[in-house]
Parts: sequence; C-alpha cells; structure tokens
Amino acid sequence: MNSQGLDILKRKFRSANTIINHLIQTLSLVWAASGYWTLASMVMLLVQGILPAISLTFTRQVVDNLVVVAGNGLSVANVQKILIPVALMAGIMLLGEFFNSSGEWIRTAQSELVNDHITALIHNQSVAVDYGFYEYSEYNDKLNRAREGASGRSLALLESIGSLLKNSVTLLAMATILIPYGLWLPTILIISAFPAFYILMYLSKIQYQWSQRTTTDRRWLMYYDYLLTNSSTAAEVRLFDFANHFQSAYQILRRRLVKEQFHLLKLQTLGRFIAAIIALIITGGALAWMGRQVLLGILTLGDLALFFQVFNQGQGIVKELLSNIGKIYRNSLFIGNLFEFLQIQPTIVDPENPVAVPTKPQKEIRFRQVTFRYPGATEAVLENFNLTIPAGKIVAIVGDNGAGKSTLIKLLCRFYDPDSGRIELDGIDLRNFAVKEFRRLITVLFQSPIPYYTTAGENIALGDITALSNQVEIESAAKASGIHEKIMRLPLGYNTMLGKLFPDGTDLSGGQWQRLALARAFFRRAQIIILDEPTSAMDPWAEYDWLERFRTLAEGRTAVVITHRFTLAMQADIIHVMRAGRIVESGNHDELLALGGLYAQSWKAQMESSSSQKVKNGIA
Ligand SMILES: Nc1ncnc2c1ncn2[C@@H]1O[C@H](COP(=O)(O)OP(=O)(O)OP(=O)(O)O)[C@@H](O)[C@H]1O
Repeated sequence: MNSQGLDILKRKFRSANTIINHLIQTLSLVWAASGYWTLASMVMLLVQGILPAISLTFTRQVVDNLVVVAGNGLSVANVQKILIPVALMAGIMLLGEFFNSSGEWIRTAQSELVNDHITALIHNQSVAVDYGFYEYSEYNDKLNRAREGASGRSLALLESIGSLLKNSVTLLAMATILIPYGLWLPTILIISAFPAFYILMYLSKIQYQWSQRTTTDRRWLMYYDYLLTNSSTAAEVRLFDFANHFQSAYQILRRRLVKEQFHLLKLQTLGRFIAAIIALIITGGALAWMGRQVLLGILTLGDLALFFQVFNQGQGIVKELLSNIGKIYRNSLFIGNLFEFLQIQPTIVDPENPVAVPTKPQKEIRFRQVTFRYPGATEAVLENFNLTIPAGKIVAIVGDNGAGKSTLIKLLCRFYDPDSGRIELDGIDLRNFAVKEFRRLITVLFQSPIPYYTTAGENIALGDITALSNQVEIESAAKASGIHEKIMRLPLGYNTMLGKLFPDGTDLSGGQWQRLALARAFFRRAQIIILDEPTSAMDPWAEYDWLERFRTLAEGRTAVVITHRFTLAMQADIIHVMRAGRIVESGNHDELLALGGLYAQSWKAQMESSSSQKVKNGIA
C-alpha cells in the first residue's frame, strides 16, 4: 500500500475511533442521567426486536394450513390448525402495540431527564470556563455548537443505538428463517441495502461540514433577530428607523443558507432514489428465483409467502439498520461539539497548594512590570505596567478612552492573568491564592451593571448570596448607595419585582439601576472595593450626595475608583493618570494641579467648559 493509501486508512481509523469515543461518552452520559429508564427501554427494544420474526413464522403455518384446508374441506381440526396460529399472531401484534405505547412513555421520561442533565452540564461548564471565553467569537461558536449538538442529539443517538439493537435482533431472527433456503439469500438481503448506507454516510458528512461552516452565520441570524425583537433595542430601532436595514441583512443571509440547504436536500433525494432502484432490482431478482422454485415444486406456497414477507420486511429492516448506523454517525459528529465544549479547561485555576487569602489587605496591591495582551490581539494593552494601591486608601484612576483602565480591573479580579510580570496582594502573587477565595475579598461595580429581573431586595442580596435573607444589611447597603428611599416608594417596597420583562415588574431609571448595583456591591462587605464609572448615570447632585456616603463606607477599606469625572477623582487619596497603558502622573488633587501636567490641563479645560463645576467630560 502506498503512503497516500496509508494516510487515508489512518484518517478513517481515527474518525472511527472518535465516533466510538463519542458513543461511549454519550452512553455514559445517558446512563448517568436516566439509568433505570435506559435499562427499561433497552429490554423493551430487545423484545420488540424478536416479536416480528416470531409472528412471521406463523405466517407460513397459516398459509400452508389454508392450502390443506382448501384441498381437504372444512373440519373442526382443520379450522383449529388455522385459528391457533392466527390467534397467536394476533396476541403477538397486541403485545407489540403494548410495547410501542409503553416505549413512547419511557422515551419521553428519558428525554426529559437527559435534556435536564445536559443543560446542567452546559450551565456548569459555562460558569467554569474563563471569563475570556465570552469575549471571543470562536468560543461563542463552540458554545452555540454545543447547544445545537445537545438539543435532542444525545437522545437521537441513543434512539438510533436502541433501534440498531432492535433491528439487529429482528434481522438475525429473519436471517435464521432464510438460511434453510440458501445462505446467499440473507447475504444478498444485507448487500442490497449497502448503496443506501454509503450514500447516507456521505451525505451526513456533508451536512455536518456545512453546519460547522455556517455556525457563525447562524449566530448572525440570532443577533439580527435579537436586535429586531428585544426590549433593550426597541427604542433605537424606532428612533433611528434601521429595522429594514437589519431585516434585509437577516433575509439575505437566511436566503443564502436556505439555498445551500436546498442543494443538500436535492443531493439527498437523488442519492436515496438511486439506492432504492438498486434495492428494488435485487429484491426482484430474489423473488423471481423463489417463484421459480415454487413452480418447480421444490418449495411450497407457504414458503413463498414466508419468503416474500421476510425478504420484503427484511430489506426494510436492513435499510433501517444501516440508516441507524448513518444516524449514529451523524449524531456522534454533532454531539462531538458538546463534548468538545465540555472538555474546555479553564486556565484561571487554583494552584496546587493555595496560600490563605488575608482577611484584608494590610500593605498594598501592586502591579509589577505587568505586560498583557488580549488573546489574538496584536498590541499589548499594558506593557511593563507598574501601579501601587496602598491598603485602606481610595485610589482613583483617570485616563482617556481605551487607556486600559477596565483591563487592569479584569486583571485584578483574575479574569485574565498577565503574560509577564505579577500582581501582588501584600507581596503574594495573586496566582498563589484559590480563585474563588480571592474573589471573595473583592467587590466590583462594573461599568454597565446588570439589571436583574427579581425583587429589589434580592437585586441587592445577590452581592452575597450566602446572606440572601439579611434584611437589615440589605437596607443599610441600600441607604449607603442612596436607593433606599426610592425602594420604599415602590408598591411592595423591597419585595417589588423590578424590570418589565415579567408580570408586575416596575422599571427604574438608569441612575437608579446604577445605585441599586452599588448597593449590591456594598452588600458584599468586601475589603477591596472596585468601582468602574460608579456615577456615570447619576446627576451631579446625586453624585455629590453619593460621594459623602461612599467616603464613610470605604473607611478602612481599599478602594479603586475608575472615573472620567474629576469631581469624583479629586476626592481620592491618590489619583493615577493613565494614558496608553501607562501611569503618567500620580499624586493627590492638589499635587497634580501643582504639577501642571495632563491632569492639570484637563481639569482646567473642564472647569472652563462648566461654570457649575459639574464635570461632564473625560480627561481626553
Ligand atoms: N476583549 C478584548 N479583546 C481585545 N482587545 C480589547 C478587549 N477589551 C478591550 N480591548 C482593547 O484594550 C484597550 C484598553 O481597553 P479598556 O477597556 O481597558 O480601556 P478603558 O481605559 O477602560 O476605556 P474606557 O474609558 O473607554 O472604558 C482598548 O484599546 C481596547 O480596544
């Protein structure tokens, strides 16, 4: 064999190996989800597999006895000879029907259990993967494929395996009936279905490749659909009147996908038709041979009836059996996407021997020569970056858009690790702490806080899920963030449902949602408080009021505030000015003004543009 042939063989072997692995993984997954139901359905399938063959053996008896009765006339004994096998056949049919309906019940129960199990696996993995997972298109493709692979495919796979088992049993029983007429008959029966099998496998592969290739396209469709149907985009869709633009983008993409799908469908139809013709020719030939045997008096009419039924049904079963194999192949390809997703390993993990996290920072948080580049990005956001945040102080970081402020927060929360350099808490590299334990030390108010559609109280309590029912603390966090009075005016106070997505929900304004998120951050009672643009949605009066409260609350804790508002930054103990991934100035408000650098220039510019001294613009 030449090297090309060897390569093909190796590839085929690897692909068969992957399919077998997927089958084993699927079986163990289904077993873990629905052990007893799986056992019950397997037993049932086995019995269902044997029943048709038993029923067929009575066919010959009935036909041969009919011939005898037709020749000898009616008598009680003769009628009995017909009635008994007929009654037995009826009994078997009844039993078959019983198993069919019970099978449906078992499959539904099993399907619910398996779907729930897979959903739980996907949920667990979605939370376990790195935060960075969600920032990359290829990962989102993986998640999407996993979902598509999961939806019904594992059970379809199991059903195909079950059906394969059942059909194999039936075929074995039927082949046993055919063997006495010649070994070549069951052989030809099986061979006749091979063209259909080959075509099915080939088309399954094409279908799978097409689906992989168009995953991103399908996500685009979901995105356009979201833009056109979501409450958060409804206002802009109307105002900018761009619905037609996205609708037509949706339709153009959809038309292309449908066209490609139709092309695949055409191939499938043609392939099936050719396979059916081949099978028909083989059946015709076998039947002609059998008819000749009867005419020659070698076989009886009963034999012919039995043969016809066995061959006819047998061919259907072989076809089904091979189609089961095809389906197993196709589903195992798709379900491979689920396993691929489940196997993604997070990179932000606990060290082997984690160091105990201090109860609060004693000395400082320090970025030492940190260089970081987002995966796939050409430029580093931070390069040899140094920053010290003294324990117990409020540190403000100001800087123009894209300077890298949010990135350093992501690094501090260990959503990413630096490519080089280290981030330390009291001299210990953050990578030496257990991730969850370290994060417990931190509370963050992100730039765009999430409105959770639950009660006002729970919205705050989500900051520390272990203290969900601590009403006193919930209220004190709400007071600290300045949202308590608003909540008290809601119809059911802290028990009022927020958001308009579900019945009886009340919506809040942008600034009120932000205060609620702030209350959530406070409720966590963490020693390191990080706030990314905490007052961006607040009016200047509210901001002033909030600052007073925050000073009291942050007392003794370490706070990092990222802001474009100088009225907020000026209150900090230390202000760091950041530009293009570097700290370019540091000091308190007065020191920085005296320095006459970037901070002082931006401050002056803002003061000039705002007689009310309520700063609206960033440092840029
Ligand atoms: N997930 C990402 N992948 C690649 N590049 C990113 C990613 N997130 C941010 N960046 C890039 O990193 C740089 C710093 O972004 P960052 O969000 O940290 O800036 P910022 O200072 O917080 O800006 P702003 O004040 O506008 O919020 C930007 O140039 C941005 O394009």
